[in-house]
Amino acid sequence: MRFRSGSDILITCPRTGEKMLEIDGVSKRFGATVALDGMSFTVRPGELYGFVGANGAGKTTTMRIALGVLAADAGEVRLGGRALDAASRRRIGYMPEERGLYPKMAVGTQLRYLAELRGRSAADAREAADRWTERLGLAERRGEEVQRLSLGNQQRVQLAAALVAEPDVLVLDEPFSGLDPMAVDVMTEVLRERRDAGAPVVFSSHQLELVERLCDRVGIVRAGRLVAEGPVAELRAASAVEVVVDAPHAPPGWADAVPGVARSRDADGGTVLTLSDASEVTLGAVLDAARRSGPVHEFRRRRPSLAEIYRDAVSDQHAGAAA
Ligand SMILES: Nc1ncnc2c1ncn2[C@@H]1O[C@H](COP(=O)(O)OP(=O)(O)OP(=O)(O)O)[C@@H](O)[C@H]1O
Repeated sequence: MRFRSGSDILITCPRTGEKMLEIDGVSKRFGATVALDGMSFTVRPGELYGFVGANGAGKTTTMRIALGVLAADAGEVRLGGRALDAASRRRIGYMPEERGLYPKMAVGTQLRYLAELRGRSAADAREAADRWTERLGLAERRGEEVQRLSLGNQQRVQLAAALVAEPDVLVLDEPFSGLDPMAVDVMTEVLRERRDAGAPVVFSSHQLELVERLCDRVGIVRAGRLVAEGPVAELRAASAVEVVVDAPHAPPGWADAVPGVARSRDADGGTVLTLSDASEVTLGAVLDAARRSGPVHEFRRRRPSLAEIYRDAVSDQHAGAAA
């Protein structure tokens, strides 16, 4: 496999996977709670990977283990084919969910300090802190204590903190939560830029429309393991075809007896039918049934959105499903 880097040089990704971030069979318990149960996925160089799942599904635990903040009970995290160690972990830019900044330290001082802590020279640290604060709209705030900033601006500082040491990999825990639309745009732009420069970028989010728009691939987590994964377009293509029908006079359950209709629910200003057989015969039979009830204002074939695929994947019927 070959991957394109930002400088237009093609980097070969051998089996060992240069700069590839691999989470391989990671398990973790907290007492009786199984937080991770064989979590496995790979984020390739130049890929934006969306990590989604319900509250408590195991996203933060996975990221903490990748960063060495927590130890796994089993499994391994590798970067570029090698088990992560203290040195390679310093090459990961991490944005923790709990936002670990020093509240009383000034923004500029803090960013320089964090960059130096990760091995940058004083001059490099100053240059990077100035550049990222400028880029993230924080130049006026360099001298202010972090605790005096709004939450959204603290979050921008947290992103700057993940970036100042020019990391090879970005691991961001809910970077978009609580951001205003302008800040979402800046965050989006920066993540795309790092991806285009060849970095593996993984972030967790509950904002599924944003994940659908932004990510090259998505992993859906349920109870500590991956239950679905792939490019959103492929996940959608693999899902059952749906038909949205707006037939205002149709009685409840009007399509239930049509062969090829698996499920029906009210949504989108009409009835959404999930088809087990999306042939022209089924579509024709559905349209005929709708017409028999009166006027048909809309009849549209569609694939489910990521949000719908997600709901399906994390619902109880998939309990225990393997990735
Ligand atoms: N330090 C801890 N001690 C005990 N249990 C924990 C600890 N950290 C996480 N857990 C448990 O592990 C499970 C996974 O939690 P985790 O924070 O990884 O989920 P998450 O997917 O990040 O959730 P959210 O979307 O709410 O941030 C949960 O059941 C949680 O209660």
